Amino acid sequence: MSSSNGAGPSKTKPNGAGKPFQKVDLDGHNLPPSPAPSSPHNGRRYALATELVYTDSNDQYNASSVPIYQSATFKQTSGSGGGEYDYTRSGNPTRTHLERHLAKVMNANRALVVSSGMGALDVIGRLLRPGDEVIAGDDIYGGTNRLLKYLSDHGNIIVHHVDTTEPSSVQKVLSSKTAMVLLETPTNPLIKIVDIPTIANLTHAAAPGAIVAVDNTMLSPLLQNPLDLGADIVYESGTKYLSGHHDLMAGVLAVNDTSLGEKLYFTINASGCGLAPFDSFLLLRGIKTLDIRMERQQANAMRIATFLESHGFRVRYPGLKSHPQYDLHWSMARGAGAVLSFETGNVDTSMRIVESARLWAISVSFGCVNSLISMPCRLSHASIDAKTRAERNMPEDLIRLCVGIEDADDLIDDLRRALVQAGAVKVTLDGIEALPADEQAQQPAQ
Ligand SMILES: Cc1ncc(COP(=O)(O)O)c(C=O)c1O
Ligand SMILES: N[C@@H](CCSC[C@H](N)C(=O)O)C(=O)O
Repeated sequence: MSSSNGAGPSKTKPNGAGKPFQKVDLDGHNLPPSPAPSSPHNGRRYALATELVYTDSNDQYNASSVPIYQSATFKQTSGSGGGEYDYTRSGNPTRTHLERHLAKVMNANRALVVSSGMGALDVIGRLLRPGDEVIAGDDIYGGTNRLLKYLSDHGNIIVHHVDTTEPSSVQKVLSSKTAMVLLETPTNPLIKIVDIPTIANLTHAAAPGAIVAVDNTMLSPLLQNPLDLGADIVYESGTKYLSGHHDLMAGVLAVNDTSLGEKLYFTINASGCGLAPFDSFLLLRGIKTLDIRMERQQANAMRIATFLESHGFRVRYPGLKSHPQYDLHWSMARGAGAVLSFETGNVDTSMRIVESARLWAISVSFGCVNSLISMPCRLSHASIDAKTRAERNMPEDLIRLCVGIEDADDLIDDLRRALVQAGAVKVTLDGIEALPADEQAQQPAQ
């Protein structure tokens, strides 16, 4: 791939930070498959770009595309059962195929798919018991914050929100009561980086048995493997990069520990949130193009981040050397992703920029082939109340760009036009230059 994508230091780790795996050479010699020792089941033999595409449908007619088993029930071979499947809530061949494919791609012992990213977090949350303590970031996705608040209000779970970019802040609240540490990196929407290996080590030392769960939505398994970095559970919204077209909702969970996998499966079957056959089919189809989509999205994101930075905006993107945690990010990840955010210093100016964009759709979500623009405090993170947002230093004027696969020049031209129209920049002989907040136009330019 493409992992190098033009951004970040050059690397020789194509398939797992710190854990390169052996490729088979073109003549097929002497390069045995080398699955990670912790997950001997996964059977990965090729570069990730190949593994994303390569699946064997195991179909009786050798269908090239995995069939959709659109059936709620399966007939049994005897009065006491005997079929491999009985009921789609408990298991379905299309879903199983997707789960096995994801386990391979995620370098995991087991992957499970559910009806949304929040559904995945809900399944994880059901591992907790009243009185348990959870440590989570103070810059996290709004829906995650909402579900944690629900668990705290109704489930007697104590949630500590701390700055997880500082392992010492996590250390301060870690105790034998800690049952779970929830991490997100890069964070949504401030694009801060969290040191997964250090926090996983601290957690496992201070609270043996505590679970480190990492939300990998912002990068996808193509760019970061939290399980290889010490996490116990990785989960993500399959609604984003994995599917890539904003035509389905899905959540993915992956683990190496067999009994943990069984507990998660139990909840999925018991609560009935397993991914439907048609959505499983769509997700499987989306995953095949993840590498090529991500390659283009990251290249575009890098161009746009550079464009904004070079015109005086404070841009948050781990592909930029100016990112304060650039080295940490690249020690864990193989790419910078395609979400970036920037500030204008003025909420009204930001709103005018968002509303002046034409090619960039005003929409929540990210990871899709289309480019999106939004103000997180107004949309994706509006469920975090204004007081909490202020306490957590979330800038109200923040604009988030989720970069798609369109032509980069078109995207930049549209953004430049929106910046000018919103009065966010002054036009100079050399181009445009960000204006300080107090000099920005009060009305959009005509
Ligand atoms: C980082 C992150 N995690 C989890 C989710 C939840 O995913 P879903 O919308 O598929 O429920 C989202 C977005 O919704 C997200 O941005
Ligand atoms: N109204 C929704 C907002 C979804 S935000 C989706 C995505 N995670 C993002 O960051 O854009 C809600 O309240 O959950």
